[in-house]
Amino acid sequence: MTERIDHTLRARWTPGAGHLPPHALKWLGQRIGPIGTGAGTGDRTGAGGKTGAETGTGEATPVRLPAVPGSALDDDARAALDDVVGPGFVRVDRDSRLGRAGGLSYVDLLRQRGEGVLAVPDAVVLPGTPEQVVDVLKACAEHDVAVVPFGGGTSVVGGVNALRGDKAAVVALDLARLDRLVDVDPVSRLAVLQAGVTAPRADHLLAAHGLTTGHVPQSYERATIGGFAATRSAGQASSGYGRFEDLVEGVRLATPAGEWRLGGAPASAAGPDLKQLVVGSEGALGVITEVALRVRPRPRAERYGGFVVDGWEHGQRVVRALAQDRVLADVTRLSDVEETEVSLALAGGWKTTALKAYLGARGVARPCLLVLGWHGRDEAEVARKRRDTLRGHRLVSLGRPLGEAWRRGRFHGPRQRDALMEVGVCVETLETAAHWSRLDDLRTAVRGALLDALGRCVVMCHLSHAYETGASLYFTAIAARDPRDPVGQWQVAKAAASEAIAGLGTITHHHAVGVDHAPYLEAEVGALGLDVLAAVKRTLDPTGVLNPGKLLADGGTRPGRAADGR
Ligand SMILES: Cc1cc2nc3c(=O)[nH]c(=O)nc-3n(C[C@H](O)[C@H](O)[C@H](O)COP(=O)(O)OP(=O)(O)OC[C@H]3O[C@@H](n4cnc5c(N)ncnc54)[C@H](O)[C@@H]3O)c2cc1C
Repeated sequence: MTERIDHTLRARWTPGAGHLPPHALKWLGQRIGPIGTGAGTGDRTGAGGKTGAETGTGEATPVRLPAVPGSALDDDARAALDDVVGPGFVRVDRDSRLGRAGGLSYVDLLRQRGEGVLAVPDAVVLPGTPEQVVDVLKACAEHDVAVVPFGGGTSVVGGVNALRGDKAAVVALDLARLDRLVDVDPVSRLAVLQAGVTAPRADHLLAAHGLTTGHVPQSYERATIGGFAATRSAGQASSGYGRFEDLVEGVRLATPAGEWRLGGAPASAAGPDLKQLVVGSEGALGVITEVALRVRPRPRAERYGGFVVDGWEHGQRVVRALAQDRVLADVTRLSDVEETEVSLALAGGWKTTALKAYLGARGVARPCLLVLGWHGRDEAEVARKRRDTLRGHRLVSLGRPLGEAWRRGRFHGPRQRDALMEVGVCVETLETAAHWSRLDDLRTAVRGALLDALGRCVVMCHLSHAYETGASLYFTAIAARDPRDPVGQWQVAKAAASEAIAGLGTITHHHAVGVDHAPYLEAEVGALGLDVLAAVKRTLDPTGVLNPGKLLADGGTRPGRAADGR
């Protein structure tokens, strides 16, 4: 299911109020304690706002408009930007600014609902061409204005927070007008797309040529090509199509120092791959205006199946074997016992009861759901790939309906989050990755940290991106919201989980660094690594206008270390 969603909608994923069935709410209440019952509708009221139905622990957050200070963009800067993008494309009205204030993490949503402090850009600038983007950056550098590149605004790590650093003002550079398919080369299976093209639009444009990107993250409905490249995104079918950086053949980057184009050949030995400096640069080194993508023929056949394994350890061994034998299904997703239990609780009804009885009869004591999906040019190819994957593994098949149900519901997560937020629940996710030999330790450590920090809560985990050497883990935590400090409640839990990850895995497998992970970057890439990034930033962005506080916590101003490493 996809729907057209206005990307300036910030306090929730979709305009409609989310819905959770009564049996799911009842089950949740038994696990995490009292929760509200259909509290705030999401209406944004004036000061004072609207509270949820319940009081005490689990009270729904008051939904009120956040404070929006007046714009700090001065007349000269505004006139310079107007000159570049034309009348109507520099916006300082409240709704435009609020609509690009922050991303879509749980904390971002709380801030948009009046909790904590929301950083609001002083203006929104909408360039219409890659050349205009370069000129906007030059004008901003000249007028001491920070620039936050804004794609779909789905960042969950503070990547689009409107921080101004040491600048006089900050603008959100919204790439929505860069929405064209620039070129298609079907012989080479390449397509050049502008950065502001959303994922559904990319697929729509490419479908006319029988092609697809195959990139389907859960944020598919809102996120953009430029955002995917800027964050090294990974989609649900990453096992079949690769991570987004695997799809990037070339990039066009606008920087305050001029334009930089990279990637003119399928492979190259011309020194280090500088393109990889741009992929994952999170708007801190430049603004991606075009991406040349490796595209695939649209699959004509797809098959999804639901399977169950007994216990996480068994499931993990199965996925590792599939990855190391290179027979992973295009979509491979293993849920742990807790996540499987939550899926069954959400489904509810007699089917769940019958399923539990069936699994008991098959001797499955600790069911872990494994969803597998195969894509191919025809049914025969799908059948062959399926045989290769399943050969030699003891999986209990639950059949196609369960796999299909997962496929249909694969964009439901953020809608369910909307619904949970309405009833006063703290619900957030985090992700990491590690080598197979450390994956269990990592899972235990993160799970323990979240349980300790949140108290009575549900912590569930799945593995959905597997490699020969390891895999990513994705955690979801659900607890009754602390009405006294809902933002702090999650920040404490997130910090505890981040500490637990350190030394075992990466601080981020696909959500990127943003603001949230910046304090942990040095531990991952080393002090020298930070110096290299800072040096590149000084070359491309000498006055430091680009995305302050993201990727490099200090904006790259930290003095370089002595040559001997001191
Ligand atoms: C509900 C939900 C589910 C998600 N699921 C997934 C998932 O399955 N897989 C996954 O990988 N991620 C996921 N994410 C995270 C997020 O969607 C990705 O990081 C995505 O790549 C961001 O794309 P965007 O267009 O929304 O970028 P934005 O959020 O607008 O920006 C992200 C970062 O990139 C920068 N940026 C954006 N566009 C450009 C550009 N053209 N040039 C330079 N810098 C730019 C921004 O400044 C920011 O630092 C999810 C997020 C949510 C809210």
